[in-house]
Amino acid sequence: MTALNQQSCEACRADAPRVTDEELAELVRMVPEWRAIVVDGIMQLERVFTFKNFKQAMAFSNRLADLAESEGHHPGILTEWGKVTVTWWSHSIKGLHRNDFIMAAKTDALWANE
Ligand SMILES: C[C@H](O)[C@H](O)[C@H]1CNC2=NC(N)=NC(=O)C2=N1
Repeated sequence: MTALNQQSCEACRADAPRVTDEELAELVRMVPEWRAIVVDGIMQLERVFTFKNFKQAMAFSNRLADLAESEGHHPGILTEWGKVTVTWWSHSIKGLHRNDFIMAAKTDALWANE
């Protein structure tokens, strides 16, 4: 199967399916650095990235913003000194779609190319 980070987000409509429990179990194994959390009843993927200072954290956040714009799928980004907390979920379906796992894998690739 093509690596997750090589795949593109498909249009995520409001009626698109959330991942099933079975798919979830398979997909979480493909992005092991991410943890599934539930915020206000919505399942999300979260990973904290660390940096040497605020400027590097901000630069990563901006590169992630460009990636999100190019894919049409947008994360939660909390930029702090030396730290960026990224969360992925699909607003339209109030949960996790395959797109979120693709974007998590692409975020990992972005980080690896820092
Ligand atoms: C109209 C536009 O395509 C939608 O609002 C997109 C934009 N980015 C998005 N990002 C995320 N994470 N979830 C969405 O449902 C979503 N919808």
